[in-house]
Amino acid sequence: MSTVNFDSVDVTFADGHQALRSVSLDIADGEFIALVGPSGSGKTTLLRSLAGFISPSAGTISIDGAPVSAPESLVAVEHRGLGMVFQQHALWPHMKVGENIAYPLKLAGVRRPRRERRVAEVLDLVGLAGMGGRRPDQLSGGQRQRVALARAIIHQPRVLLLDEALSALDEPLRATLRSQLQSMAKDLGLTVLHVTHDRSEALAIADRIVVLDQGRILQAGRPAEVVAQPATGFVAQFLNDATLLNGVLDSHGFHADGLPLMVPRRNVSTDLPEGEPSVPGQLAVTPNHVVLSPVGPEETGGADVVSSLYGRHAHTVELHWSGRRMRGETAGWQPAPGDLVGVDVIGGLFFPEGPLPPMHRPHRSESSRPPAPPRSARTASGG
Ligand SMILES: Nc1ncnc2c1ncn2[C@@H]1O[C@H](COP(=O)(O)OP(=O)(O)OP(=O)(O)O)[C@@H](O)[C@H]1O
Repeated sequence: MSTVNFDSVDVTFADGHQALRSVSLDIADGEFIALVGPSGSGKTTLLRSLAGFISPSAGTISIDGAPVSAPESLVAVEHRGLGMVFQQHALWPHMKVGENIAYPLKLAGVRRPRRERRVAEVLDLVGLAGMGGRRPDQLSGGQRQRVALARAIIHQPRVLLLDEALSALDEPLRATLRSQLQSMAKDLGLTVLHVTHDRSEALAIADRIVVLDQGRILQAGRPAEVVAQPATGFVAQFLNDATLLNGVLDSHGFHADGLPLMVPRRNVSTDLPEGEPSVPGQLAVTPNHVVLSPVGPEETGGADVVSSLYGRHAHTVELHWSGRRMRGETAGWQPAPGDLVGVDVIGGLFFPEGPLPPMHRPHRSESSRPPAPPRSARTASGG
């Protein structure tokens, strides 16, 4: 229902810790954003800054073009028009479900008949029709989380903020709520910021993924984009379980330091032009780039299998190879921990040491802006 803009936002806590560093991000009206990153990367700080619980030390946060956090002005939490759901569904235990959900409307002075109508509507929307008379302790964990969601959307928020809102739920309920949340957000045209530890959930549910590390945005892009074109080796490692190998890329291919490995140039994905002299950097090798083969008892070399996990489509195998940990996949056969296996690396994404000149990476540098709307949406808003 609204646009959100972060413009060069810094957050430094009282103890001097800088949790956000020059964060700039434009979120389109009705966009579903998933914020991912390792623990301590600043996801919750970003969300809480937008909510108004944390004041940035520099930069501006705007909703619908109007600053809500700026050096000279700060809009109070309750006047930002946001809906929030956290991991722990903080429902008032002494209030019935309907009263819990209606509370924001009661605070806003909405009269009882209208409140009751709206409660019935949102209960229906979250799949809890008719449950308004129950107490929270008569509900399951998933139902309580739906109540929290209903309460967050009853006052038609401008932006919905979700902080690990599904994390306490077990599968398959979590998967169900995930898809309901996505379709509800689209039906209502909600702008959503969803913090999650779950990479698959982020990729499945969001229009755009924002990857944070150490308070900086490393990449923001559509799910297929961040998976196929990670901006840095770290993003490839975080989203795709890639192994990062140090080495040098030349006209023949990538030569890994300290490993009997050369990946031919044609199988190395890079923004560097052909004919560049030897360039030091890292090759991000995803598990599907690692081909494993059984090794006979009389053979030597290869890698030790550290763990081997069954998968429906492919088994995930952790390896120890010449002093490095690496992850690969097998299909059709599954090695056991302690086995020796042959390793072939058939490709990877190359990241040169140091920053690349922008002309070498056009699709990776403009990712903090929302993608253009699809043709149908442009026609609708234009006409
Ligand atoms: N009030 C505070 N004072 C000082 N440092 C803080 C404060 N709140 C958070 N931090 C620090 O700021 C950094 C970012 O914290 P934040 O909670 O945003 O990370 P996160 O990405 O949400 O982590 P997690 O995934 O573990 O929830 C962390 O290093 C954290 O320790």
